[in-house]
Amino acid sequence: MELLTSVVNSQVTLALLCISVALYVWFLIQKKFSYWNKRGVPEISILTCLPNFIVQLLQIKRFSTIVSEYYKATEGHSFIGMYQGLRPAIMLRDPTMVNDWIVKGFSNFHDRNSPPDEKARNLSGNLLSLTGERWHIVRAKVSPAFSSVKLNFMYDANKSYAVEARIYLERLCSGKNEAIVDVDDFVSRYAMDVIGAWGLGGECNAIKDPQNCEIKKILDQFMRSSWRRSMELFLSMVHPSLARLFRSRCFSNISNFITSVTNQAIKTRNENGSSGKDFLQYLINVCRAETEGEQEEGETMLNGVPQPLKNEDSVFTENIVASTIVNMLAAGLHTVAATTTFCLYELAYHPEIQDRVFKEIQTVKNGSGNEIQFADLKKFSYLTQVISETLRKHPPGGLMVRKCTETFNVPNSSFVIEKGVDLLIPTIGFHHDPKYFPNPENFDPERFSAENIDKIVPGSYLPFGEGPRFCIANRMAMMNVKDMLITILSEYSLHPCSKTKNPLKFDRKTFTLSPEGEVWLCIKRRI
Ligand code: HEM
Repeated sequence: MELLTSVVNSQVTLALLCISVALYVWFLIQKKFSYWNKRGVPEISILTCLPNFIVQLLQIKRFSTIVSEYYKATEGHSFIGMYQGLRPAIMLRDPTMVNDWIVKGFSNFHDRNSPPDEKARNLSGNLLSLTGERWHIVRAKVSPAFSSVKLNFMYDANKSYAVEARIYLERLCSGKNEAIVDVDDFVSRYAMDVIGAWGLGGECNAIKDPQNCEIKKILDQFMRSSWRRSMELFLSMVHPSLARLFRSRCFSNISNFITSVTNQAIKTRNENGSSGKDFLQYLINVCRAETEGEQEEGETMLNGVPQPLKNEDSVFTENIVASTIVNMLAAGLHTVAATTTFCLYELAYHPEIQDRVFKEIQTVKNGSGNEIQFADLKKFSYLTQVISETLRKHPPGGLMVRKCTETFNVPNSSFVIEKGVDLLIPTIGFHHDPKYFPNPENFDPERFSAENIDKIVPGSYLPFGEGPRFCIANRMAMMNVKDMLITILSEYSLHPCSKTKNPLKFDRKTFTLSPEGEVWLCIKRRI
């Protein structure tokens, strides 16, 4: 009897213990995830956010798709609280407020939400990730590399890759004047040659010899999600320093490869005394200027050649140079390639728009002695509309992120956004909202015609971001997309074929919006 009582007692004790633990955990969850409720901010509950976070970690959905779903479900609110993992985040739903928050309020939302790494290790020292004063200095030093003079140089250098691209397509079409092409593969190789020559100052041979183009393979890997990235994302929510350590261990192979490629390129330049006008040379010159400044204070040179600074307190360290190059290559390759691919895909399904683009190319060519120069690019007003509409329908950067770096008083309200809260701006949500872009699934370049462009609600069209952290290379990106489209469309027309996927599917694992798998189109030579 005594034994029975003791068993019952211990079971009751265990049950009470379990209930107490469960109640305590529930209390903690309530406390942690009533952040927005307590502040009177409408919210997407943790019961929705948590499963979506798991879906994101498991790479079942893109984060921009999840944010776009939140956007659609919260119509009528100017902003909405939510939880990104364990952290409170706020999504701005009213595009007319974008200017107040991230342009006028730049000091309040200065950084992106990558965990700050003061020492800028393992390729984190790039413009996308840098925070605070370091970002200001690097941005100011790198910006002149995108001046019109520099772009003109790049445009001229691109001509040889246009020749490569034409030869490649000609070979594919030989004998029958048409071919079925995976345009995504072709365009990304073309973009790799263009951006690689600019960033590393050498031939990447991605069109000619894709199997041996290691840098493209590495960049593709760098821009893809994986279980390691998911782990890093998870750790960044629970323990940012652990996330940094994990990142530096896991990505050391990519980091080492990129650093050795960039260092080799810099060494070759220094040894050969080359004075190219590409981005690599530009960065070498910036380093040199810094090193010479340091030398006055007693720094040494190696074999008479100024070395990138090694002191972590200086700005243009070797790491920053390698990080800047990889950042530019990665940001430039996938966005430019995807935009060009999306555009070709849309044109294949809109032959009337494609014809108008072709006529514009012919008109500009006729007026420029058959060779289009950099200065002629501004004459392509219709092509610009077509690219703008492509970026509206398929924005490679589907959302913008910022971190609240200084408490922000929401204008005309009593709400306050506290330091540390993540801010999400749902670019793809705005671009597909019929309130701002009627019939958003229609591909209609007329939205960007001279008559209509002023009707676009400010803040609702953000393909290159907004505020001081907007895309540093937006003009260069537009130039390269135009140039690649002109090269292809002046000699070929594009058509859907039996292998073309319709509708287009998007890759769930790439950081920027990219098509999933191959994008097969039929190209026909224009006689
Ligand atoms: C069609 C092509 C491109 C698109 C749609 C695009 C879009 C974007 C977007 C949305 C952002 C974030 C802006 C923000 O947060 O406000 C960004 C930032 C950036 N992009 Fe691009 N981009 C493109 C091409 C390029 C190219 C070609 C490069 C370099 C060669 C580049 C380099 C960068 C860098 C360095 C940043 C970070 C800027 C900073 O924080 O200071 N992008 N881009």
